[in-house]
Amino acid sequence: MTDNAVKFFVGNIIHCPAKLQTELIENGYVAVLKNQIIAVGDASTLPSQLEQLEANYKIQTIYLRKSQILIPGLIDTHIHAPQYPNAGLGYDKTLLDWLDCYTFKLERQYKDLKFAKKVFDAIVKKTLQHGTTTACYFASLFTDASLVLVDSVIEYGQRALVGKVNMTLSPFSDYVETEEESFQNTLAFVNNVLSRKVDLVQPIITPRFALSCNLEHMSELGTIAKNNNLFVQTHISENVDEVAMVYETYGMSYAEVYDKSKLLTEKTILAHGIYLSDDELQLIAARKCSISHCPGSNTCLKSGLCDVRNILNYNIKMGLGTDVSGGPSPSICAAMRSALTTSVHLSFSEENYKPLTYTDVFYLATLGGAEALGLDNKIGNFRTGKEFDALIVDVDVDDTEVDYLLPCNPMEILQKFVYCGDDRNIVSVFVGGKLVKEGNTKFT
Ligand SMILES: O=c1[nH]c(=O)c2nc[nH]c2[nH]1
Ligand SMILES: [Zn+2]
Repeated sequence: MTDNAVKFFVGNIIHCPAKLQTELIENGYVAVLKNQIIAVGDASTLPSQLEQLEANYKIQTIYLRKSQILIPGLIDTHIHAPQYPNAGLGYDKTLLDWLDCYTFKLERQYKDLKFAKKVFDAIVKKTLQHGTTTACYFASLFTDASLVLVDSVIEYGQRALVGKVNMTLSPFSDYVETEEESFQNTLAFVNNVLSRKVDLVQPIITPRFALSCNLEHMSELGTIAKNNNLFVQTHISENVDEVAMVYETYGMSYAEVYDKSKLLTEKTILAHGIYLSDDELQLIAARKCSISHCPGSNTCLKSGLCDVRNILNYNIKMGLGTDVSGGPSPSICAAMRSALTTSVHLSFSEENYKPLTYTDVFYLATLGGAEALGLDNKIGNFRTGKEFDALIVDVDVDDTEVDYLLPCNPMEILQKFVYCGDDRNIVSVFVGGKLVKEGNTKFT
């Protein structure tokens, strides 16, 4: 497509204009110039729109088929790129044993930068294939390998936050840093990423969790985040043994440990949060942090059932995470399904519990994720002025899970995609207006 052309996507459009709200723009359009959405509306007003623009711009019109919808790109708020080779493996253990027996052993291998490139290219391509237009990555303990992940996201055109992992406490003497190394290496990583001046990619400060860093170290990392205006990501309250060990180590709750380290700010993304007490949730809400819900991982590592409704009631920002390889699937569509399943299971044991709906998880996967990552001024829905991160979803594609036997209305198409779809139903993926995956969409 020509760069200075205005592209009109015409058809049925679904997005979330606000928290837990879904809007269908039936027979609508989204107009895109370069990376930006310049107009959204009803397709009946298209002739006058075109007339105004035709004098100055080339016009390209992409007509969606009846079996297609245009939706915002999916957002993965928590994923470990180096763990991808272990996806689907090691679920005979729970979190702490899983880390020692499988995860650290794999993560140690990323001193080998050729191996790093192979895995990171694979995970970036795979997540884009599944419609993840933005990913918030835990990269490697090793700075050079973390920069290889930055290379991969830039090469394939994904929007991403990438964090060099920090840990000074580990069972492996060759897989750990001193506090000084961690501080210096993190600074070097941050400066390298910032110096590239790539709009789509930003560094994020990444203390692994409260059992792999001490208070002073976490405070130092918090200072790097503050001085450079960066986001922070870490894990919280994922597993009962982990929560008990944090209390034993610090003599305070998990959230208090992070608060004491000055890590709880409106730029903090906390993964899991299954066992947070009411006091902790109040603290997290007061600090305006976000929580990444990782239902696939919570099930496979047998961590527990996270009550999303309860967390949302505290007005805490929330998105979805695949948490590969705690979770087996790199797909946020699979995470939406898993969030629905978890919520239904919770409803079996709680009276009057209203399980999440397919539109609720669609919100978490799109605008919710953008809010959690502080990117809702740029992406998450189709507001004029935002960047165009979008997917064309089609439920009538040959050789997929979905046989399109009866016509569906647009909301049913979304519902079918959430419950039955996969990457084969995502025929086009756009990041910042650029086509990064092309299926069988016709461009006219
Ligand atoms: O799901 C998880 N994955 C990890 O890699 C990790 N590290 C600490 N806590 C963790 N939880
Ligand atoms: Zn994780």
